Amino acid sequence: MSCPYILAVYRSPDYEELGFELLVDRLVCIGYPHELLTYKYDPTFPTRGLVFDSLYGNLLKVDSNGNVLVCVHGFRFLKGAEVWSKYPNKFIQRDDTKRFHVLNTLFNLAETYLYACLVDYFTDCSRYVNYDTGYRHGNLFMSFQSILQEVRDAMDYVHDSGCLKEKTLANLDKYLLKDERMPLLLSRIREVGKIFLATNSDYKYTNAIMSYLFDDDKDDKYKDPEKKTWRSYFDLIVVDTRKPLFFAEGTVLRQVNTDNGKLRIGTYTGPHQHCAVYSGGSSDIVCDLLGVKGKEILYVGDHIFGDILKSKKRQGWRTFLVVPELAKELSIWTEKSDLLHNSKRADDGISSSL
Ligand SMILES: Nc1nc2c(ncn2[C@H]2C[C@H](O)[C@@H](COP(=O)(O)O)O2)c(=O)[nH]1
Ligand SMILES: [Mg+2]
Repeated sequence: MSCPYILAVYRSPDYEELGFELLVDRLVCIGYPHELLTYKYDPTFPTRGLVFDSLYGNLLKVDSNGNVLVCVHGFRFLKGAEVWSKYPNKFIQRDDTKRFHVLNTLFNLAETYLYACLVDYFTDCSRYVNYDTGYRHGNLFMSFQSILQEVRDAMDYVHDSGCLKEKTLANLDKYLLKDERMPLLLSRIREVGKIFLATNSDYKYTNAIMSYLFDDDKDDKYKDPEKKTWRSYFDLIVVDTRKPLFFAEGTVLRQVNTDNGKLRIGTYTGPHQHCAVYSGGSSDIVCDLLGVKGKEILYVGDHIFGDILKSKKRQGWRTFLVVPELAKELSIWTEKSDLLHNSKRADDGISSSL
């Protein structure tokens, strides 16, 4: 089981708004224009799974075969002919990962919106000359590829420096959804199997988040009668997993000293200890420590590449992709079914009259 957005559900749009503000702050800090600070996160614009084309600076909505469904430059939606001129046959080679950056996770929503803001800003700003592949300012050229690289670095900075974590932990009620039924759910699963947690987060952050989620509430009717630490709900806990590397060669397995959060030196070689926390390792080590393999494992994750494809392809695990947005999509399909039906009928009518 992966941690964020599975056990720890971040409150939207507050969490993305915070991520967006920190990203913009970081870009301004490394020299981007201060005017970018005027952009405010708009949760209605980004959706998970969009693709940023680092050649032309467009955000694309693409189907699983690579057909371009929607193309937007900044906040300007491109019309059919324009799309064709940039993407012959309205098609892209999705596996050209150097050019096409897929924004796979819910953490990427703020980043997605930021690409649109940057393109919007530089396209309209009179100080910059527009080119197909970027912007010129005097003798400086800023390609969309370099914008992608700098935003990616800023994303890593926001996560790795601890600034996003610090602000999240300072206001957990604002940024995290707490479902009081979680301890009971995990207890029930453990009656019939083993549960492990594998997260890219570090121990300090994981411990703070999980302690909050499993904390006792006085009137909590779902709480297990015995007061237990969150760690006792899991058979194995691994932090700092560095997925997707975790599903390949992985890294050295170390033990975490849960008293102070520090890593014990040396590679852990002993048997699995209940309630112990490990750092690094690999999916092979998880199988060895738990004495399970392949299809015996159901892995729940929210990242189609880092969680699902890798664990299925490298280990043959069964997988469970969590897509919380689907609930909203399904309710729109139900509520607007008449509208969608009429629109399809009109489309069919146009096609048959051509
Ligand atoms: N350096 C980066 N860290 C990232 C990025 N996106 C998410 N994260 C971090 C945030 C959480 O601490 C952790 C989630 O890991 P799970 O394995 O529990 O899903 O990963 C990023 O782009 N850069
Ligand atoms: Mg995850």
